[in-house]
Amino acid sequence: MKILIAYYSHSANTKKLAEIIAKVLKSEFQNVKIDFFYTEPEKPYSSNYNKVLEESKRDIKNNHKPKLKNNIASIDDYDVIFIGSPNWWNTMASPVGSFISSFDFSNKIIMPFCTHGGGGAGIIRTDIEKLTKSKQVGKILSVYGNTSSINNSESEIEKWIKNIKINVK
Ligand SMILES: Cc1cc2nc3c(=O)[nH]c(=O)nc-3n(C[C@H](O)[C@H](O)[C@H](O)COP(=O)(O)O)c2cc1C
Repeated sequence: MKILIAYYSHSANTKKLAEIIAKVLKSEFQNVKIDFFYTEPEKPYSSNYNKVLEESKRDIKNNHKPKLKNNIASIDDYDVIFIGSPNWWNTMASPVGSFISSFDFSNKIIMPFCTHGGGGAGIIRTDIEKLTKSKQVGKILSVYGNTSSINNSESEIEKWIKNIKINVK
């Protein structure tokens, strides 16, 4: 099984969750091959909290998909694609939208995941469904964005990925 874990992460919470997901996948499935792709925008969002709030709000409001610094060549070989994002204003961060918009995901099995600051997954899963046009989007894994919640998410991840195809609607 070939898996892609594509994610954006501004302050490393979603990155950490992506790494734990990969670790659990390796222990649950034999012969799994995992690639990561970080959807890094060409122009980074500010590291200043108030500024990134403004910048992200503007991009989401305008449905702006920032140009990515680089992209992968193809998604054809992947059996399952995990898509991760921080919850930004109740939806996914715009660079994740940029990535989704650059390929045809309509026949792909997608496992969405996010970290958040108390608002849960918001409408991230719905927006991923809309943008990918995939009928095979699994339940969203949503983890509170602090170190202990993320480090303690392994058993939740195990349950979430156990039956990837069963979870998929
Ligand atoms: C621009 C911005 C908008 C955010 N909007 C929300 C939100 O609407 N709801 C929520 O629960 N958390 C929100 N958060 C908190 C993040 O989702 C949370 O800190 C997350 O774990 C960050 O992940 P990251 O470290 O991978 O960037 C927001 C954070 C930022 C920077």
